Amino acid sequence: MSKSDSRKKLKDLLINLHQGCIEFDITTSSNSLLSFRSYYKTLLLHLVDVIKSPTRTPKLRNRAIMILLTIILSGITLSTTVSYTGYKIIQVFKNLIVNSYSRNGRNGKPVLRRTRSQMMLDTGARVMYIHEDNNMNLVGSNRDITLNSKLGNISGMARTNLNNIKQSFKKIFIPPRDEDLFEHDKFLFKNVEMGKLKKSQLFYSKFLSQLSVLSKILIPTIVDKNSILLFLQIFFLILRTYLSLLVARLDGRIVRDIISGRLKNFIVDIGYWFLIAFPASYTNAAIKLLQRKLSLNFRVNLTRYIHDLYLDKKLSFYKIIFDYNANSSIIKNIDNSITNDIAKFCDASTSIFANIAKPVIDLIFFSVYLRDNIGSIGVAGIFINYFVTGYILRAFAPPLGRLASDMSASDGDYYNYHLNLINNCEEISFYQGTNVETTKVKQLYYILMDKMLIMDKSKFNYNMIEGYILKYTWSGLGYVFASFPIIFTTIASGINSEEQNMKQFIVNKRLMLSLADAGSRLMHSIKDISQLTGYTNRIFTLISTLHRVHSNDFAYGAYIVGSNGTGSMENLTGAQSKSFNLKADKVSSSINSSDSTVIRGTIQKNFNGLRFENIDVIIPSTKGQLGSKLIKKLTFQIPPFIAPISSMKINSLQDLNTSLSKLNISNKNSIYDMTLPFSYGPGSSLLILGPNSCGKSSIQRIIAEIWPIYNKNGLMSIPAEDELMCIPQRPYFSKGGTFRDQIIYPMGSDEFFDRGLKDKLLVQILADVKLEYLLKRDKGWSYFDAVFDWKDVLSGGEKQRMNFARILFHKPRFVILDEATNAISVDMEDYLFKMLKKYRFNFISISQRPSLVKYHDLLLEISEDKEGTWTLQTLGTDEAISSIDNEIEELEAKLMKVQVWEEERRELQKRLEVI
Ligand SMILES: Nc1ncnc2c1ncn2[C@@H]1O[C@H](COP(=O)(O)OP(=O)(O)OP(=O)(O)O)[C@@H](O)[C@H]1O
Repeated sequence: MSKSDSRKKLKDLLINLHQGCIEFDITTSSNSLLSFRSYYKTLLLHLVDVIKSPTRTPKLRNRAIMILLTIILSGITLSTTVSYTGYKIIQVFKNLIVNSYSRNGRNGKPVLRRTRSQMMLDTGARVMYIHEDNNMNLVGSNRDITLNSKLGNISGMARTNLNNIKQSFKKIFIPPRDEDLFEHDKFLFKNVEMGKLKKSQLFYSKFLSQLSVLSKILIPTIVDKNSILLFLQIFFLILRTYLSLLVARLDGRIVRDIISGRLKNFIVDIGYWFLIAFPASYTNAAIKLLQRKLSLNFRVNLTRYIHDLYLDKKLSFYKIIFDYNANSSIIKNIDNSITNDIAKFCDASTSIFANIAKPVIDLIFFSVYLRDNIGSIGVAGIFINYFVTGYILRAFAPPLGRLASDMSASDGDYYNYHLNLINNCEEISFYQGTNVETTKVKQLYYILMDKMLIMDKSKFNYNMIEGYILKYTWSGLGYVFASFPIIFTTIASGINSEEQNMKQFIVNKRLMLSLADAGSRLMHSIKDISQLTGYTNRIFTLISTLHRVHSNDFAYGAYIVGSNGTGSMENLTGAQSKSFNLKADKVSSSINSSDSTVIRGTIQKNFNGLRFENIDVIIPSTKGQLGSKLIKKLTFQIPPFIAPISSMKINSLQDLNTSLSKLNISNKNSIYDMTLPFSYGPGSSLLILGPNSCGKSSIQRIIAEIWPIYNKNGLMSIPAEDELMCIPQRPYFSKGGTFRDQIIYPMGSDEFFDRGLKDKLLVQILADVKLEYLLKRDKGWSYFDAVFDWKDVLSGGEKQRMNFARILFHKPRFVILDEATNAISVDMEDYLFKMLKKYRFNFISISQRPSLVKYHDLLLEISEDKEGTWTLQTLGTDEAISSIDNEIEELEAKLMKVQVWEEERRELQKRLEVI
């Protein structure tokens, strides 16, 4: 066959196909084919014309509708794919350019540039910049740091680089906290927890009530982007079902074309098949993407909500240990709950939506379509079959919710123990505690494995029954139902049209199978719902506990308070206290009704000093005010005489100049002159002495407001927040932070640079606390940017001197030091305390070493009798001198006995020699 012959044949085939299929003439007046451009335009116009025209046959109109829909859907698919690919290509080029700029340093290493990673807006909202390029991995790291606030310091070229870098950062807007919303939600959670919404026993479901409260966090408003995603998902689910319907019909037609040997129809139908594959595959991918995106959005919403409750000034992350739920696995492993449980809950809730919504949509569509083919009785039969199956499967469904919750708890225990091992590796190594730790880790691991196995075993029977019914029984019944209409029609009419029967059977069979698939997915989701119940309960308990702890009325887990408000309480018997956690739900009403009466002390803030008045130091417990009283009616004050003027604190050059000019002192030299006093005033000091566990650190806990004041007449007056600094007994070093971050803690590096502070200041502070040698270890000042596990790198004494560096950096007017120098040599201790005095800090030292008396003006001694009594004296007064005299006398008396003891020792040694 010549080339022109085959071309002519192809042309004829195309003309006939269009003519036969939709009566569309693709030739021009000169008998040549339409150009590619005008083909589409004329085809679309012709299709619209055919659809609109009432004179055409319904078959032709249906065909036109199908072709038009397929063209539109393919168009959408193609354009989205093209634009997405284009966007990705642009992104790749952009990243290449940025990387080439940012890697122009020596040896191709990224140039270090100090920048700002976040800022706070006036509204309380926060804008964060997260690096999008994985290679540079800047997220949350201060090492290679972020956008500079001081653009002025950077040369032209560097600025261009910075702008380029800026472009590769993703800007994230975090809305401000909504306190009213929290207040409102607090009651919602409380009501569900106490079952107040339980109006009718029949229709009440704990799971649904919990889910409905949580859904307000997941989708706050109807116009939220998550609800748009949800609607989009529903749209694509409907589209997928519609496309499946088209595919089923096409399938039947193709089989008929093959059997009856209609080549032309076969080619047309195969053409449709390939065309329809575009939107069908796009729809499937879109549903998956939307589901994932929705899950991530839910996770963001939940995590932000929990962070706002957990990490704020109310210190819920500390106080939560006192809540009566604190022993439940959810709170005990709160890190696991916040990270893993939330992710599992979000995945489970979005997949359950897709798993339920899709089969439901399928069921509706297919049954409407099938009703025409197999009649109402057939469809009713199918649904009766579903209900019976659902009932049987529910009866055999294992308690997956509880099992999933148990497994998650064991997972958390195992993970946490490993974390504990890493955090205390040095201590464990010293003790040679590997054996104990290995046993414990193995034990936790086997518990976890056991829980996983129980879960899988419990699914075994269920999976077997499920497989038998859903896979085999249903498809068998499907054949029966699909064949009914054909058999009956053939018997009734006596005509056996094989082609038509084949087409109808194929369509019915495919739809029946899809229906069976939809139904089985619906049945499978019984299992998923059961698992989701477990995760929902865990997340709900976590948030409602956080609400309770975050509340102003938080009673530190106090159990029962007398109705007269005096705080009397029936003693808990052993059995009662053991079952306390189990009964937590039941007793919550009595606690909540009297929350406000448990903690009745008063705190006065912004006081120009620090004052305790009649404060009982009580360990927070379920017994509330009747808990162990460590110190009774504690009263003291520093400075002893409080001036009415407001405090003055120096934070910057401007502050210092203003302060100095007020005092007529000129400061021409420098802000970094550390010899100048930070605070103006006498600089008073108090030493708290006492035996172990008498409650010394607890005084600091009350000052830091992490322990409550229970007694009604207790009054604490404290300075403004930024004028007070508490140094804990165990020094803390932030994880993954630079050396600079450790000195300036609790200030962040962003704020440090925002305020225009320089590393030069830190060098001077390090010199002041005699730690400047650390800088010489690495490459000088670059040590400020070094990231180590500082808790392990620094020695005990260095850690304590870092605490003094923090004090010098923040310059608070009042400092509370808890055993802050017990790892420091005596001469260094002397130096540091003299430094505190020189800079006129007001400080309270908690210690067991009477030798510190010489650095303090006041002495608070807690008695050894465990009765909680104390004495307060001014050092330097006759009383104090006589008390020191008494101590000297006691020591001299002991020295007198030395001769006797030495004699005894000699005697013992002699005896040993004889043996
Ligand atoms: N969270 C807590 N829950 C229960 N009891 C606590 C808690 N914190 C402290 N205690 C108890 O309170 C008592 C006083 O503790 P505190 O830390 O105030 O002692 P301290 O006087 O500072 O002792 P030391 O000199 O040994 O540090 C101790 O018996 C301790 O066990």
